[in-house]
Amino acid sequence: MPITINGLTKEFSNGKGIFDISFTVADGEVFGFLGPNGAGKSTTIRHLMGFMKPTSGSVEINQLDCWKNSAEIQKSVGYLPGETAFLEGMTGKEFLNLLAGMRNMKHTKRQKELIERFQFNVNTPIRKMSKGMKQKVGIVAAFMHDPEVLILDEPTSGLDPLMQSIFVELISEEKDKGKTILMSSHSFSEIDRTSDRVGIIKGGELVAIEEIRKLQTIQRKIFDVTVKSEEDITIIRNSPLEVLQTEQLRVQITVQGDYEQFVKIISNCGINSIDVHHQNLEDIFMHFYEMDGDSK
Ligand SMILES: Nc1ncnc2c1ncn2[C@@H]1O[C@H](COP(=O)(O)OP(=O)(O)OP(=O)(O)O)[C@@H](O)[C@H]1O
Repeated sequence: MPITINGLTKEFSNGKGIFDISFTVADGEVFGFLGPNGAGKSTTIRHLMGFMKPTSGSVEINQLDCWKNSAEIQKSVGYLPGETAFLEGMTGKEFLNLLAGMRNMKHTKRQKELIERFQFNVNTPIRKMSKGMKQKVGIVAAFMHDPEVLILDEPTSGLDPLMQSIFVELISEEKDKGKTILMSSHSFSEIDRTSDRVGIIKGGELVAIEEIRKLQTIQRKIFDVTVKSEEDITIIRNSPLEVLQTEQLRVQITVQGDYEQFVKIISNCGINSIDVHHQNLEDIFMHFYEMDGDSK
């Protein structure tokens, strides 16, 4: 596995830290690491980048121990820190070029593509940049050398909704190329849009790991359909679909998992409109594990 964390424990002198964390991330997998402030996400990530030595347990990227091989890890892995400490005196471009030089990068094509994609003026001095602009520089820095493994600590913080969508697209493309991605977040909806699996960390302990697809099959959706005639209502009523309620030509249908059946039956009806409401994946997750919902 490209990322393997085994029994990772780091206990700080104040007794806080992370305790017995174990999980792996496969090739082409996006793993969402979710937890409230202070849960231990950044501490776990710092171990992956070889910035911290575990009290016990091991952390490996591509079979290399992250602490012992920290120089190699830091050069090759695409890393976006939670708080980027930039050299404020530089422009974005100067900073990215410095980093490209340190990584012996020969081509700047991908750097240019990413800058165009995230639409920002790379010649602005970093000290004059907004939080979102700095975050964009950090994203370009993490992706521009086309790394096989990406470790992203709250990558969308400071980005507006349009830029968040562009970021989600980028993650999906990288995943299709077989890249291994670990990203932390406070927000379940962001993990839901990007990840294959989600791991929840609380109080320094990994309390649950689940496949997003599995949560989606448990998720119930309510389709609010307005049909064209009474006959359409009869078709729906006589079908195996689960009808929640009917009000004249408007019918509410609950669907869990089997969307094909819904589409087939509905395609025999005249339709004026369809709206869909869905149960929040976070609620399903919390219900599943009987946890309180404070993981935002
Ligand atoms: N160097 C340190 N010395 C002592 N305690 C620390 C140190 N670094 C982190 N901690 C503590 O360890 C716990 C985990 O912190 P961490 O920064 O990993 O959380 P996080 O999940 O990344 O939170 P956030 O979402 O706020 O960034 C916190 O209680 C924090 O105060």
